[in-house]
Amino acid sequence: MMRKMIIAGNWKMNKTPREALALIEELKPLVKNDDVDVVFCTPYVSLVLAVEATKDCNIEIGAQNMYFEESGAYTGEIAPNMLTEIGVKYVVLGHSERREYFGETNEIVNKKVLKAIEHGLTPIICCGETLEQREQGITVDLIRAQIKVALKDVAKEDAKNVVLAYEPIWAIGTGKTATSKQAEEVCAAIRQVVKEVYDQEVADAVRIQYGGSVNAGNAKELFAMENIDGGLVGGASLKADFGKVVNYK
Ligand SMILES: O=C(CO)COP(=O)(O)O
Repeated sequence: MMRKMIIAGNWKMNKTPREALALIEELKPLVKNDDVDVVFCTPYVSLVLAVEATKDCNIEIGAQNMYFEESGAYTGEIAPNMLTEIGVKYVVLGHSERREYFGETNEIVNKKVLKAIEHGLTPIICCGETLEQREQGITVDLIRAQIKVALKDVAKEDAKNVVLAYEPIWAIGTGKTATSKQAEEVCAAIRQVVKEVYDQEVADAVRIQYGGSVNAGNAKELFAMENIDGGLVGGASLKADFGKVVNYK
């Protein structure tokens, strides 16, 4: 089964709009690779500019979050049609930082996933364990539960198109990457749970990213793993290094 690789930069809360445009222009020539779907997930206020600036190239734009209602009295939130109208194609959902600092639960993530799909946005659904959970030996059980709840009521045809991102929390922003074996082990377990919830066809189609201190030096080994179909990259997506991550071969 040949799945197209997908490598996304999660800019998190970095870069003003002016800085975002400069970074996009810097990275544009560096991230050309027809074998990879390349996504930049910028802060909300830069999305309009980012979509405009990437019209003529292979970069698609994603948001880092979204609310699960259509509109209304939800001060500070952003609705799915606000994203689609400006040309945003992807949305990161359930990032561990949102779970930790903003109280997002698996149930909230599921509502957001369903709403994103309804609007034609491709969700990048994050899951991952803490170091404590890994040491307790409950990583796979926990990830299975996260994925099962996140995909609840997602139709088979839609499930094929979602992107799942395995991001061990202890590897995020720490410089401590999971070994390719550790990452592959969990990504294989994720594909297995997708197979159990749906079937082999969906499991073969769904793309699974690894995230957590991915950089130009470790991308090649991680992305060579059978069940790893790309990466969700934080720090290294904010510099020229991202070109090397995208052209990891
Ligand atoms: O959280 C991440 C991407 O969503 C990973 O961040 P780092 O690549 O900075 O570790």
